[in-house]
Amino acid sequence: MSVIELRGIGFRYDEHEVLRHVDLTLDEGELVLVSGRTGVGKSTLLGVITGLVPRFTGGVLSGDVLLDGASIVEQPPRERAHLVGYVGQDPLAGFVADTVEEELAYGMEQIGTAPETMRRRVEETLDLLGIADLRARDLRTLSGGQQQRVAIGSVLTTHPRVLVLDEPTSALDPTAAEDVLATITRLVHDLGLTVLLAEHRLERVVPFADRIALVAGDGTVRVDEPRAVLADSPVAPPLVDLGRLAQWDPLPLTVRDARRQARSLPALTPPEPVPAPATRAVLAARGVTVVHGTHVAVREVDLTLSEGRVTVLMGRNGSGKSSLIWALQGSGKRHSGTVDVDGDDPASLAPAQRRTHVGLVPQTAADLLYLESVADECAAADVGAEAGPGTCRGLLDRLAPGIDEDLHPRDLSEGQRLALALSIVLTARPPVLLLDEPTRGLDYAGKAELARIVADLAAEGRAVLLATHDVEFAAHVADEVVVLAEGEVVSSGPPRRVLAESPSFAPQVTKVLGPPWLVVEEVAAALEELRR
Ligand SMILES: Nc1ncnc2c1ncn2[C@@H]1O[C@H](COP(=O)(O)OP(=O)(O)OP(=O)(O)O)[C@@H](O)[C@H]1O
Ligand SMILES: Nc1ncnc2c1ncn2[C@@H]1O[C@H](COP(=O)(O)OP(=O)(O)OP(=O)(O)O)[C@@H](O)[C@H]1O
Repeated sequence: MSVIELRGIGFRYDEHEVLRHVDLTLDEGELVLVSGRTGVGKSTLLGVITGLVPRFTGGVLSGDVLLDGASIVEQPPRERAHLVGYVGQDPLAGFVADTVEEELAYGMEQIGTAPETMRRRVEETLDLLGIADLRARDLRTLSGGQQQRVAIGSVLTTHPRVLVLDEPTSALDPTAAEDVLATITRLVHDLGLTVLLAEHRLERVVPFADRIALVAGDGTVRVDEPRAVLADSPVAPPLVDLGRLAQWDPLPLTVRDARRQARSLPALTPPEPVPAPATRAVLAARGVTVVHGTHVAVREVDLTLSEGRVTVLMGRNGSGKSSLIWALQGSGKRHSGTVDVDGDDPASLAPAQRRTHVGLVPQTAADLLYLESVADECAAADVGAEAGPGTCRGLLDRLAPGIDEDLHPRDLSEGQRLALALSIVLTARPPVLLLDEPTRGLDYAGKAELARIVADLAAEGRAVLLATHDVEFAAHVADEVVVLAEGEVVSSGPPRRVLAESPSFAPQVTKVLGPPWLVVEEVAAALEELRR
């Protein structure tokens, strides 16, 4: 039975057509994954269902949206909210209460749920999402991943018919992502919940999807079984790339499928680990401890970042990655310990000077953007960094090509905004670059480009530290991986060892072929060698 039906949906901003002739039917109890390149209109498609588009975005919508057979296209988002639950890309922006418990109860209060029911559902949800110990916490003090879990919990409590999620796992660590998706899938199967979910990390979501809605560059949407769409989709997870490369039929969608098919591969020569040359240390941190209130977020961390090296910082949600990054940059709290960048402590420098020592791209990229247009931001970055005109724009065009320079940064898609923030920070060419979860909102091509930019920066002698939950990205860029747990370094070393030895951090190719394999490109090279 169809729950949501989109009929002939079109949407445009002036001359920019985002969606065109979209027909889409969502059945009861199915999970549909919305995929497509950065900025093609995935969030817009979700917004048409929640009603946020066009009400809060402007632009012109045509066509009809039906919920259980009745048109809701004229209905304001607030009136559909109890039936169509929505979690956006920036959970903090959607919060209305102060504490976790209040936030979980808020939606139910709005629809007049009985107090006993409310209490029961709050407890259930705290457990379901593993956030019971955070119940009394102020929402603003939660880590990015903790906020994302609360946001998902707060829409589940109202028991909506339809759940619309925009990149719900982008801030979650690999295990949390798996848990949250498994929880949602259970509701889909057991309660007939209908889920529409946009996500760039297909490796996380494809195994849970009943169908994929692929938004193409021309604004049309193709909906089909995952295997059919992935066979020639411009975005595909590493498993599918591996399957395409080895010409496996049917394409593997799970690690288990792929392992079975991998038995047919010829014997391949595994990649040779290249020992890293020792280089000069640019940033040295010793005994760094960060305390928030009574919570010790980072404990006695020693870390050295060297010229030409890319260090990837990983660890569960709340393990202290952001706290450490801000302490290294100098504007974050530091309870004790020392940080030295080429003889200076960044914490004692003025902000303008600090930027030329340490560049930081924060988890919420929008925090760096304050001007009226993309062109203004880029021009200011060039001037501020005494870089040639067009430097920032050049970097932006590599990461996310073709953005209209007159657009307000607020109107960029999430991935486009991140690309802009990165370009601004990179323009100042600091010797140390800190990136907090830099792949949110980027598609595979965007990530590959980011990986090339990071490699170029390292080749120029910069030291790069990036925190990420994206194991596939880490496998591509890391010279070294450092894992934090409860604020302490618990493991560090080359990615081939650290990623491969951990069940939660192993990339898909490692799971299929075993160590030392990390990425599809290595398999491609080995197959190529056999053919020669
Ligand atoms: N006010 C506006 N005027 C013109 N174009 C706009 C405006 N607001 C958004 N856009 C453009 O509409 C397109 C669709 O944006 P949307 O957020 O739906 O993309 P997305 O596929 O969700 O991207 P991402 O993967 O980065 O989240 C983008 O190219 C964006 O730049
Ligand atoms: N003001 C605060 N008061 C109390 N605890 C805080 C405060 N700020 C942060 N914390 C806690 O410190 C811990 C570390 O947070 P941090 O943001 O550094 O983690 P993270 O590893 O970056 O997490 P994520 O992967 O989810 O982004 C978390 O448990 C967080 O809840």
